[in-house]
Amino acid sequence: MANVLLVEDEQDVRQLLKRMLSLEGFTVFDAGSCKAAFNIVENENIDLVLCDVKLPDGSGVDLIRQIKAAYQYIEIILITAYGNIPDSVQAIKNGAFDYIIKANDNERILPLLYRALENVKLQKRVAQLEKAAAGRYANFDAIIGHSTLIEEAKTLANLAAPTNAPVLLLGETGTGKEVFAQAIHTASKRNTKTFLGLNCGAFSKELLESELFGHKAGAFTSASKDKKGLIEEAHEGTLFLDEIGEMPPDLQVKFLRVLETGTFIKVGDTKQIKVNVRIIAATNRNLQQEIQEGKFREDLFYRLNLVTIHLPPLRKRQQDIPLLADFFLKKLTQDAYQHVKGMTPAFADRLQQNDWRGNIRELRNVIERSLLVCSGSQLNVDHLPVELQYTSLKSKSISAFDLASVERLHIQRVLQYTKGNKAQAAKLLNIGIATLYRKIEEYGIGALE
Ligand SMILES: Nc1ncnc2c1ncn2[C@@H]1O[C@H](COP(=O)(O)OP(=O)(O)OP(=O)(O)O)[C@@H](O)[C@H]1O
Repeated sequence: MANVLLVEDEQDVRQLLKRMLSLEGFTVFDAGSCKAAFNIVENENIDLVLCDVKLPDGSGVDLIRQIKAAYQYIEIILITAYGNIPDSVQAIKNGAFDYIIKANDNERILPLLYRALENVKLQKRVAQLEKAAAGRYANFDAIIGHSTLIEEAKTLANLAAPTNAPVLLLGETGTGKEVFAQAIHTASKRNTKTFLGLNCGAFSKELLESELFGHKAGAFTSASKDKKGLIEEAHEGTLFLDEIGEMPPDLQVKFLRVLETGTFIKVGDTKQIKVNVRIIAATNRNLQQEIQEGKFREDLFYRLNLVTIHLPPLRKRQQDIPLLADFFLKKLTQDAYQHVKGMTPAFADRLQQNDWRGNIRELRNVIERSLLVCSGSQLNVDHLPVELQYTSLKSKSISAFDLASVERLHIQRVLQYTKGNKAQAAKLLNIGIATLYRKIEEYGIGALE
């Protein structure tokens, strides 16, 4: 339901309107001054503002201009006093949707509000289409990497893109599943239509059902109006369902029907709706195992995995790490950190040695964190988060129980503590500096630059 902001300094008028709008099912915010109103607009996702003219700290007519300049999709309706023509005219010039006359136009308020909200929705839809048409979604050229595994994934995704077949993207978190989904949409004939994404793991069962399929008014207590679900919103476009493995089993049945017949029924409705939507699903779970455990339906799996694309974890495409690091460095230094021009080979080398459980997302974060502490023109090992400054024990396949590995780990920790200062580390370890050097070499402990 829409978020409406009420700007009115007269308490009783404000309470009356607030009650009326709340009963309609809107989420109502209220403010008694221009300043408080603008603050709410900045912090909440407001769709519509109902605004009085005379406010203690300024004029509602000016507030309209201020809001419209910053948030073009918000519609504003001015509440004026009877006979206040100049303010009404100026309000429209400032971008108001319309005006109503206080106390005289009560029966006009709701129809006007619904019209304005329809406008908000339309404008947002147009913006979304323009965004799609302008190619703002990722495309295959934007997918960085030349390793065999990523090239294979790109080739398969490119082949699947122009078809209407569902695609299943499998990969760990941060491997680029959403980027691939967007690129497939961009390379398909649907690219001027909507691309919508939903994370199935982010909702309770009831909410997910209503998000996906929509509901009829009265379907449950808070359903005061009919609502379209994303499946319907994405008609003729692409719907990307992330974390599909998290979809509860009874929704899986309902969703399977969409894939099989292109039809579904809204929550609380009996009427069947037909849609033409391309489904791209993704998961980091092992769906075959989930099937064996009875958590994922086998029939849905076979419908979804017509085209299955495996997105490799970053540690399996080490050669792409410097490319990606360079890409993020260039991107992040466009607007900030402009003094940083590159990275040292040792920095790139250390990135390649990490195992990147968070994959590309983690790599990007590490580059950003390193930029934050870099005052020179090159990123070097010192700028890395401390846990990345030393080569990990994991990569050297030494048992965690043998004495040598315990000693190695201890030396690493002390060096981290002294920020690479070897003289200080030797002192703390109670050994000579020459011994420390020997052990660093023996254990292959990466030194700070
Ligand atoms: N090949 C790539 N080239 C450039 N940037 C990429 C690439 N793949 C992913 N990214 C970037 O990495 C980040 C993570 O990608 P994305 O959100 O697509 O991963 P995901 O697999 O969907 O993650 P999750 O499973 O956690 O939702 C994003 O910032 C994305 O822009």
